[in-house]
Amino acid sequence: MSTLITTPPFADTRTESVLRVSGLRKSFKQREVLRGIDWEVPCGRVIGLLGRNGAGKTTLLRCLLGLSPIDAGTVELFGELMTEPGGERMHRIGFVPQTFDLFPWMKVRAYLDFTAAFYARWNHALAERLLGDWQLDPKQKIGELSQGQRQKLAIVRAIAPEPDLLVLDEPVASLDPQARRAFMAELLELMKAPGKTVIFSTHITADLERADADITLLRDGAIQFTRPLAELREHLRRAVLVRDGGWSHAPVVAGLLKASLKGDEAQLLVEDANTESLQALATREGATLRIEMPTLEDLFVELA
Ligand SMILES: Nc1ncnc2c1ncn2[C@@H]1O[C@H](COP(=O)(O)OP(=O)(O)OP(=O)(O)O)[C@@H](O)[C@H]1O
Repeated sequence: MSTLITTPPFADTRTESVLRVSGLRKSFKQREVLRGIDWEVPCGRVIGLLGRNGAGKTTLLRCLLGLSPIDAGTVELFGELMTEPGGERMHRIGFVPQTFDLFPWMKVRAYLDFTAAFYARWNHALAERLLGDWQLDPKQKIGELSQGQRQKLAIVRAIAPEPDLLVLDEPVASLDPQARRAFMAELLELMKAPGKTVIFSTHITADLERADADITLLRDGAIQFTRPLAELREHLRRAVLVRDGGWSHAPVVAGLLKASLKGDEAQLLVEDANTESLQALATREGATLRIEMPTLEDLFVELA
């Protein structure tokens, strides 16, 4: 049984890469979290980074941005190695960390003005509009903001420089549903400008569906695949075989990625399912066949 979906080469129109990672390794003490990451992110896409708790998403994002030292491998951003001095490159990157605990004594607007001074580009009108839309009081101290309000501020700070690459580590974890939708709408608006790329880690698969993201799965310290959501939808099916008496072992069919046995049902996640072979398998096994289209959440549960 295949446990890994191979990454197809991207089409010619998408070969320009924002990010190229090769053989990236990272350990904490004796524990190797990233075990040779090879990853290429094409320009102009929204990438959803998925992986279970502790899979290493935060670690990977921090390593990519030079916020955490790496043990081996290379990271290239905008065509330049991260080891090269990169003042200008950093102007093109926006980052929303998982938690934002900086400058509790500063007031919201003062913090944004202070941060703006570090960037070559800063869209003051956009920052003001977002403060209003997201009901952030410019005069409130950061230390007095709720977790969700802090996350909103971190997003404003990351978006205002109109970065070419926006990296967000679980940006919506503390946001209420309205704020999440508003944030996703801003993200998609930002993406309308040519050449913008977004990488965000999340557990909320519905947001990735809304953004029509490319899905990257991090598991066992490696990138298992990066594929457009539409392509996953087109190629992956769940075949459910049902028979009285259940299953002692999982049936096997071409393209099988994962099988799980639950009572009378054998659930097979299959790539490029051939309906005839599945039907023949069901007949051979004395089972009825149902073919379903898995949701992204189903896929995550099955593959992560
Ligand atoms: N500074 C650190 N020191 C030691 N271990 C660390 C450190 N940072 C992360 N780890 C470990 O590395 C592993 C990956 O953590 P990481 O935060 O990158 O996972 P994640 O995929 O972002 O998880 P989650 O979805 O829960 O946010 C975990 O086992 C974690 O305990």
